[in-house]
Amino acid sequence: APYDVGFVGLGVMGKSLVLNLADNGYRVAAFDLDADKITAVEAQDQAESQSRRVLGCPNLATLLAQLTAPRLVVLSIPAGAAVDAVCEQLLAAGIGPDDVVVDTGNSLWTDTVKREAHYRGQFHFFSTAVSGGEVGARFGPSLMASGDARAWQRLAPLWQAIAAKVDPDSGKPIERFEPGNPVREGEPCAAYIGPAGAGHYVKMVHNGIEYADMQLICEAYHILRTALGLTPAEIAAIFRRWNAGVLDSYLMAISAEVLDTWDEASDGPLVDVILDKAGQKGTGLWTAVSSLELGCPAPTIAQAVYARALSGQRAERLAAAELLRGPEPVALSDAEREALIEQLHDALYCAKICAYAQGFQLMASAAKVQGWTLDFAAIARIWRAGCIIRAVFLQSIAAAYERDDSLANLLVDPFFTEQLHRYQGNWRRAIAQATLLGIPCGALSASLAYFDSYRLGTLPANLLQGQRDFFGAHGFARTDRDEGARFHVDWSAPGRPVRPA
Ligand SMILES: O=C(O)[C@H](O)[C@@H](O)[C@H](O)[C@H](O)COP(=O)(O)O
Repeated sequence: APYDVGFVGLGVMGKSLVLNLADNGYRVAAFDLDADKITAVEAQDQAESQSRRVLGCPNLATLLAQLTAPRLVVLSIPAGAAVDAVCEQLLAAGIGPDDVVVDTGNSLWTDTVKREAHYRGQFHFFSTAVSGGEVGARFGPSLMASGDARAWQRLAPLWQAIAAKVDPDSGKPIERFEPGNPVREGEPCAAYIGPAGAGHYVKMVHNGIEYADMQLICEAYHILRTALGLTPAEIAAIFRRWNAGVLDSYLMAISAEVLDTWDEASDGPLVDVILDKAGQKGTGLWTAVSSLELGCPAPTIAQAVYARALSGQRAERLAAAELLRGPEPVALSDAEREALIEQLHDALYCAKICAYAQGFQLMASAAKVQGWTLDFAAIARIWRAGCIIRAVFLQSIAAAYERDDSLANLLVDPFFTEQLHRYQGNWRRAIAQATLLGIPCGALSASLAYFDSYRLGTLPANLLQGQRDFFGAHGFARTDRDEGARFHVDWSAPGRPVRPA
C-alpha cells in the first residue's frame, strides 16, 4: 500500500515527528542525506512497534514514488538555504502542482513568504512552525501552520492527531510520553494561523517570549544565589514551590530540574560547571529587530537578547571584574531574606505578564502591516501545551482575548490589570533590592520601565522633541493645537519664537 506522507530530514526533530506520525497511524516514507539517520529511524520504529510503519528511502524520487497523489512531503531541515536546495531537488525528482511541501524548521518568516510565492504553481509551499523540542516533537508539539488554506485542509487531521493536547475543562496539558500510545483526547495544540509567513512570525515571537521568560527566571536565580547565598538545590525547592502557583510553567519546572542536577565529575551541582556564555540561533534577535522596525516596544525580549550577548563577552567581563567595583555586600536579616523571596516571586510574575503583553502586541502590529487576521485567543490556546513557553497563565491570556479580541495590550485586560496592581509593590522592592546589592536584573527592570511608561499619560518625550528641534529643526506638535500641525522654534532669535514648521 502507498505511504501517507513523505518526510525529509531525520535529525532530532525530524525523527521524533516521524515516530509521532507513525504512532498516530500514518505510514511515513522517510529520507535523509545521512543514510545512518534513515537506518536509525527504521530501527527505532521496529523496536517500538514491531511493524514497518516507516520506510527509509535512498533518494527523493523513491520517496515520491511511495506516496499517494496528491502528495504530502514534510521537511525538517535547518532554516536557510537548505530549504531551497531540497525544494529544487524535489522539483527535479518530480513533485507536482497539486502536491504540498511543508517546512517545519525555524525559518525566518520573510523567507517563507518569498518561498510560497516562488513555488506557487510548481507545488504548494506550506509551513508549520513546531515548538516543544525533541520530546514535544515525539509525543506532542505545538504547531503553528500557515500558507494556502486548502493545503491546511489536507494537513489538519495529521497535525491535530500528533499535536499536544489540552484538557478542555482545566486548560492543562494532557501529557503521556509512551511510544505507541499517543494522547487522542483533549484539544489539539495545532492551528492554522494565516497566510504564508504568519505561522513562522508567530513562532518567532513565541521564541522571543521564550528568551524573555528564561532570562527572567535566570535573574531570579542570580538574585537568590548572590543576595541570599542559597544553593542550587535550595533555589530548586523555591522554584518548585512557585511552579505550584501562578508561575506554573514548563520553563519553571525544568529550571528546578537543572538546578537539582548533580555533576559526578566535579562532585557538585551541574549548574556550577556550566559555562555562563549563552548561545542563540537567531529567533530572539529576529523578534527584537521586528519590534524595532515596527516601532512596537518589546524591551523585555530585547533585553533577553542583550543579556545573551553580554554573557558572550566573558573574557571582557573577567577582565572588567578586576577593575570595576560594585556596592559592598550586605547581610540581610531572616525577615528581609523571606521578604526578598516573596518579592522576587511577584516580580517574576509581573515581568512575565509584560513579556507576553509585548509579544502579543507585536503580533498585532505585524498583522496590521501584513494584512493578517490573527486569532490571539487561538494562539494562546495552542501555547498551553507542547511548546516551550507552555504555562497555566496562557489560559488567562486566552480568556483575555476571548473577552476582547481587539485588546490593545494585555496590560489593560481587567484580569491582568488587577494582578499587576496586586503584585507591583513587591516587583519594585525586588528590583530596588537587587539594584542596591549590585545584582543585574535587566529583564525584570526593563519590564517595570515598560509597565510604568505604558501606564503614564505623559512621558518626557516633550523635552526630547525640544532637543531634536534645537539641534536639527525636526519640529514638534503642540498639546494645545491639532496634533497634525508642526511647529519649530527659532532658537537663535530673541524670545525664541515658535513658528509653524
Ligand atoms: O520552541 C521550541 O521548540 C524552541 O524554541 C526551539 O525552536 C529551539 O530550541 C530554539 O530555536 C532555541 O533557540 P536558541 O538556540 O536561539 O536559544
